[in-house]
Amino acid sequence: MGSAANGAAAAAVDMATSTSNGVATVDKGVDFANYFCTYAFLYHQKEMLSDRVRMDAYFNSVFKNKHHFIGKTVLDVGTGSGILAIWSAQAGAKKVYAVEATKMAEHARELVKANNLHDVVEVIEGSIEDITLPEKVDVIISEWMGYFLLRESMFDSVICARDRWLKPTGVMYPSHARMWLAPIRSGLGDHKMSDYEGCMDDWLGFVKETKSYYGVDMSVLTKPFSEEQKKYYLQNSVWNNLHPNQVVGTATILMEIDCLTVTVEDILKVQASVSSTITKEDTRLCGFGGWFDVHFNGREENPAECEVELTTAPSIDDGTHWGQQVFLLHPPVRVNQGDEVLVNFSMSRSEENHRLMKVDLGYKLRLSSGKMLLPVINKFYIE
Ligand SMILES: C[S@@+](CC[C@H](N)C(=O)[O-])C[C@H]1O[C@@H](n2cnc3c(N)ncnc32)[C@H](O)[C@@H]1O
Repeated sequence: MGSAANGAAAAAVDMATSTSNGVATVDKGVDFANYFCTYAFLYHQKEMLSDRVRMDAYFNSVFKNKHHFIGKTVLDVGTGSGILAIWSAQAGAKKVYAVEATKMAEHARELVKANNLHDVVEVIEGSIEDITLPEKVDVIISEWMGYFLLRESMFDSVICARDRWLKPTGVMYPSHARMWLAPIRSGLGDHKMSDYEGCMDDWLGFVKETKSYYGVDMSVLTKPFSEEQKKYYLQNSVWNNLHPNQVVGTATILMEIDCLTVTVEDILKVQASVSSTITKEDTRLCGFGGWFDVHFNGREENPAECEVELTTAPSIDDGTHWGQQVFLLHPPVRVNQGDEVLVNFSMSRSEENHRLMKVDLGYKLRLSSGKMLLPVINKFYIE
């Protein structure tokens, strides 16, 4: 998933969602206008196709595990440009159903034809939830991951496809996923705070001018304006490609997913209590960095010959378009090697838009001296 899709989803503030049994029922018209629209553009597909880490991982997962594809039927959920369907066919699949909700399906069809694979790959334009296939499949392949894995909630659609169309012996590509969190240092928080303060200074000047030029006292709106701006500058998680040096403590796993068995219910909420040990001498704890990895391991009865990992962890030169999500603390705190950070993490979907997330992140510090500092609780939004 690329950043443009994230912007589009963020704009969808009035997404009509209602909830039944904790699972959101979505107004498809609104969802289509807000979420899918960017995927219909080639520039956006190109962004994903240019992510070498992503491309190499999927390419290797298919071509180093041809035994999963030769003579098999494959379903590509959200085929986009058609790339994963094309690779599946090139690896020897006898039939590939390539399903795409947007008009990108037309480009995918052209691409398939231009690569002489139209006898194998059938591009179907429609939502995976609505379409019908003539048979069950041996493999489901999909690139469904959003920021911090679950943003965009596209995995719901893959689970729906799996439950409807995967044979009992079938294999998921990817097969597993994990979410990670680690304490970090960063200058971003200082910038965000100074942007917020600048914005409030500007507001106070505006209030003064409006009173003196136009005779209306706007000061009653100072508090709501400040809350609005605080949310924007200080509570939104920030996209960043962190350098590994910025990770100042041990990374911990928040959630592990087996793509073959997980349910939508299981991923509605990510809740974990984890502890991380500070590994750097006298540094600032400025926040937490969140990222994910996915694995292509096949399944126990039909394992991958070559297991492949796609990681979005902080890296010196192998950044991905997903980067990491950074949750900044205001103010940062001084920490030392051996201190322990005890984190209570909870992430669920925004009520207004099931594709966006809200996070409660509470932490307390146990210093290496044994002293315990007061807990701090923060709210964040992944928009
Ligand atoms: C992250 S892109 C991946 C595109 C392509 N598979 C690739 O790897 O380059 C996800 C694609 O899935 C499509 N998509 C998302 N949800 C879908 C659904 N429920 N039914 C069909 N297509 C969907 C989007 O329109 C988008 O083109």
